[in-house]
Amino acid sequence: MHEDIARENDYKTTCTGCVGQSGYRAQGGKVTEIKRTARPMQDFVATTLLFLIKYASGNLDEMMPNLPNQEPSSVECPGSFTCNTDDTDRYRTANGACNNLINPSLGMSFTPQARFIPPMYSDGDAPRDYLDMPSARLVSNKLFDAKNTTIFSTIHTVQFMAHGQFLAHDVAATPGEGADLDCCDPTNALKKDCYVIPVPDDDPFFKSITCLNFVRSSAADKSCMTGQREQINDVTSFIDGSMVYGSTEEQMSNLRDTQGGLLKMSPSGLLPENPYGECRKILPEHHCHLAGDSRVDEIPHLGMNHLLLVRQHNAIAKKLQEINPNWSNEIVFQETRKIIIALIQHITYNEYLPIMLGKKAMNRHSLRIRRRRRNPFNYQYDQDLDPRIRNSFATAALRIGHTLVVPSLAYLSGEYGTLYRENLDDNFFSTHMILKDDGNHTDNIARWLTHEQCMKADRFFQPEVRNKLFKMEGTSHDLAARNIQRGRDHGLPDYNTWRQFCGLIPIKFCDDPIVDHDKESSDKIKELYRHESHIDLYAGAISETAKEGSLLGPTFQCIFIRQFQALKNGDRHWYERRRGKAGFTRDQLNSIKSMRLSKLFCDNFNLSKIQPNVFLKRNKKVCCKDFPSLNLELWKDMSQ
Ligand code: HEM
Ligand SMILES: [Ca+2]
Repeated sequence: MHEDIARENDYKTTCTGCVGQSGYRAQGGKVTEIKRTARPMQDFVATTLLFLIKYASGNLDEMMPNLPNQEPSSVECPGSFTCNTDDTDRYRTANGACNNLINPSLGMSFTPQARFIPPMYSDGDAPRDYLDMPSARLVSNKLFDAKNTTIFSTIHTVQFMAHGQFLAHDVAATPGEGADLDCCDPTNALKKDCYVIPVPDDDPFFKSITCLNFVRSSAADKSCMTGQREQINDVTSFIDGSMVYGSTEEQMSNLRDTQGGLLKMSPSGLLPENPYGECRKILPEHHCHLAGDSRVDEIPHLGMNHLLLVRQHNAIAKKLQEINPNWSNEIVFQETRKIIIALIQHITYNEYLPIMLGKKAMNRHSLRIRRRRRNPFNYQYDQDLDPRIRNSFATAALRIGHTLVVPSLAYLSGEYGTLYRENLDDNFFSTHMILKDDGNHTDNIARWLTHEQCMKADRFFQPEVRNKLFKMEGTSHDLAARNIQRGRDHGLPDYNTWRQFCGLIPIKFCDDPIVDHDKESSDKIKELYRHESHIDLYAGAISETAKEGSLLGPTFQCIFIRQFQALKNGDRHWYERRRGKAGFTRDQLNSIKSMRLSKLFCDNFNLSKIQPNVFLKRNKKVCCKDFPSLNLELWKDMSQ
């Protein structure tokens, strides 16, 4: 299948004149061999286990010990503070504070996530779990098992999947305490944070284990809330490039170079080293990456997106400094950061969302980016709109991206032939494919990202994430089951309650098939759940038939629309705002709006041609030199 893809032939298009320029502890479960491990296996297991446990329970800040947390956990409950209204307000704060001037902590890092509808916990704040609800692993086996069928999307590229994860890490990071807790150890069974996933006796993959480790997400400090248990967001809710720049002042300053408004990079033009990072180092010369988000090394396609934006930041900063020699390090940095954030917002709303959500829904809900050259501004800022990430979005809807995850990664040659391929599960937390030969293969990975297809958006997960997630000696995890279990942990209301919230008819088991589902998924849902009111949001919504022109069924579409409206209309610094000196000029904004993600790939990797919309496979590739460039001369400061 992969070879077929690699052989697909738009690479044959000649492009004359194009110059390349631009926890479950091992209890005798199936032992999976890990190849290419230069370090002793014990080391590998120890580091991977630690990372896995922290990552899987969202305890990420600990993994950036060189990036001290500016905010102690008490900031979950922010006190009152004053916001600057002077000239410094033209730039976003690092932690997102003071975006909303009425309620300055809205969207700030280390504060509670918001909700569209109140949570439904079982008993006080215990997970939404009833006696006869199916195990999350059973739901995964029945509903999410691709059964060795590998159905690639015919339309979307791997980069479409990768952008989703990059975006997810801009807006959400849910932490968990007790991260190194082994809840499958019977002596820990009664610990309050433990909420293990039982493995069915006849499990087709986990043959000799009965439990998958799972630790609950941390609860926000209740003293600042009147309601029930809420989860925290460690990163800024806004689409503000926090995965590139960090979500606190300290993180940001640690990522910055001392001059020219630049971000730190390694001597060979890769992401800088994080000496405290906990990735797997397959070769002694390999290192972990330092980025604004500590999940950067979770999988190479993510690290590549970080690299792309850091390179782009430095390219813009150098040019701005050249054009404005009098600008200070700080001004060059902040002006560049503002442009990078604008590009991320523009790409997300102009290229990514129309595919995910569908153009019709974008139009109907005023989410479309308008291209009126004479007046490109957007006047929809609503200070009463809560910009925060909603629990249902991070814990369920945006995780639709997990079904797009591909089983392998590859290096593709300039002619788009496969040079080398590795399994996805050999790449969790490893930077080796990026760092190989001093980073000489990053262009080959960029070709893979932009040329090959991701999986079809359906309810099926590849075994690499459904059975072998974070595999290590004798044990691994199931991402689909974790999504289900996390929803219960967070007290996400059941699927029918969400349908009602969205104005949709609740499903009834007496209907055949149940509304908005095909016969097969309808049968599976009826088989799994005893009551209509038990269905997990993730299970019910992901198996819905997608709306025409969208990859989402009606329930996830409804959550996406509301979340992306909040992220746009609730963001005072949104890139299209007309805000005098604090915003962009009309010409600057038009130049930003002429940019596409493909152009960023062209400029920062050695590609000679690419599809105009890099998320779409069937878009014919065109020469990189034919894309418009960002006109940075428009940033020439006449007052200097
Ligand atoms: C190989 C690719 C990926 C891997 C290995 C991965 C893995 C994970 C893991 C382990 C979690 C935490 C699960 C839990 O315990 O609750 C998670 C959370 C999440 N993932 Fe992924 N993921 C991948 C790709 C994606 C993609 C493509 C998207 C979206 C398009 C996405 C969106 C999310 C979101 C929104 C969360 C919740 C973040 C939070 O609140 O902390 N992921 N992912
Ligand atoms: Ca953010």
